[in-house]
Amino acid sequence: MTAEAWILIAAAAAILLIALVVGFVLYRRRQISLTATKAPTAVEDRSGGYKAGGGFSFSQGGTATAPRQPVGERTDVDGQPGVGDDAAVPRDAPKRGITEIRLPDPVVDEATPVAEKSAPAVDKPAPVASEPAVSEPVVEDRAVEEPLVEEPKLPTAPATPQSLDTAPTIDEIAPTEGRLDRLRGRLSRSQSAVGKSLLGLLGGGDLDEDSWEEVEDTLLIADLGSAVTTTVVAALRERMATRNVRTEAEVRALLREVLIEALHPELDRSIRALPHDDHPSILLVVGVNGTGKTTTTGKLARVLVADGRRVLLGAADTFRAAAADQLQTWGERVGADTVRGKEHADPASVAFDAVSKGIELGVDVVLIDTAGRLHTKTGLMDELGKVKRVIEKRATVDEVLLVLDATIGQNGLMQARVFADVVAISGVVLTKLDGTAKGGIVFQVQHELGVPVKLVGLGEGADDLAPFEPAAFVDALLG
Ligand SMILES: Nc1nc2c(ncn2[C@@H]2O[C@H](COP(=O)(O)OP(=O)(O)OP(=O)(O)O)[C@@H](O)[C@H]2O)c(=O)[nH]1
Repeated sequence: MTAEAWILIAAAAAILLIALVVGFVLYRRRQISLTATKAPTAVEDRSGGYKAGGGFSFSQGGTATAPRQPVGERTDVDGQPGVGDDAAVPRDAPKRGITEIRLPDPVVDEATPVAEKSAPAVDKPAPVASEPAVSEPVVEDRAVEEPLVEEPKLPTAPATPQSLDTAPTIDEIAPTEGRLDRLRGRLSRSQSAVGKSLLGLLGGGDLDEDSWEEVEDTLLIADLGSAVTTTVVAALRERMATRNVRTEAEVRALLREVLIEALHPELDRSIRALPHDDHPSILLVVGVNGTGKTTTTGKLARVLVADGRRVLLGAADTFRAAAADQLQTWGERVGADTVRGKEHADPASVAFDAVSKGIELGVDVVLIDTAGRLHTKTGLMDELGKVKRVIEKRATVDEVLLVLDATIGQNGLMQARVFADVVAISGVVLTKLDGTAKGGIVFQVQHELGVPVKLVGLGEGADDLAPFEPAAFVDALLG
């Protein structure tokens, strides 16, 4: 063989060797290999300061404006909104009254018993779960003709709230601090399946296209919705490649970071319930019936009373007399009065009377429970829009909380859109998160509505309401 031939062979071998090395390096970059030995990297706190187990945060309406997240692209536009009796919600399922709910054992101690620091002139007898007598409705059943309310005046037959004399039984309220921590177990049980399956997929090494599709499917099945899923998967792919994620702990930390980001921890989740200088804060609780509006209003009243606020309840859900009874019972158990009307009274009239009474009594907060049992979107528009307009003849509504049932998934979103079109929603309460493995709805609701989830319902118990904290929620999700 000639020298030239040898040179040619050597050159070919060199080129082959270089190609092999380059190919190997490129291959390695796309792989994730798990080596359990490396010490876990400290997780960067991207939670925006939300600490698991923090208490409820209250702010004053008009001063704290939640930055509105741009309303995301709507992912499912098929189907009609489920409102009223057309909704696919088991609205008429048997309901449990508060008196049938076993309350948590009284907490002796540390956190100051709430009734003590709250409503004045209310003694603190031992908790007794007896059905209180419900007095006759006190608000006249009169329709509010909007133009006539230009010069608002207090009702001639005063909407005397139920006297505290008739409500001698005041509950102990579980401390509001650390609620989510205490209730986190309920989330974990139902949610962690999703987190485990994601960690399994992402930590499984060789992530090819099929694996990424599986990650995507898992997120979709968990109800994150297609828009959020796309964002989450893109962020995971990009960061896994650029950060050379290798260990199981690194995969977990990255997933945690991306999911927390997708929950927009920077949103203001405080409840605008702090009183103004000359009038109470006004909160409107809206949503389809059966989602947990009355229960949430009652639970929120307890939290506010526990925070030392004087609360007045407005039972503007006049569709069902039992709803007003239920609300009044919640109120009586924490020493909050209730303004109510006759069955089928004009909800706007009751709401107006409640706000007027709240101003007159100088309470800190007026919580108004509304009806969601409406047959059509137009009916809902008319009624809720009117309630809000009429209230605003007396005072600005500080917070409109939309209550959504987490267990009904996409239907809840459709309802949410309808309500968002009718009233300017400032926060969402996601109830029944204890009863679903589809916690991903939290992501979708925020994305679609552009308003933060502020509170979550984690059970039927009187104190099973917690502030929503993205980091704590994701931790529960990841198990
Ligand atoms: N598991 C669970 N059940 C809840 C939660 N919140 C409410 N519920 C239950 O949901 C049912 C309906 O609650 P309500 O408060 O009556 O619902 P509503 O929206 O006021 O309904 P209407 O009065 O018919 O308008 C009740 O049995 C509540 O105990 C929650 O977070 N978890």
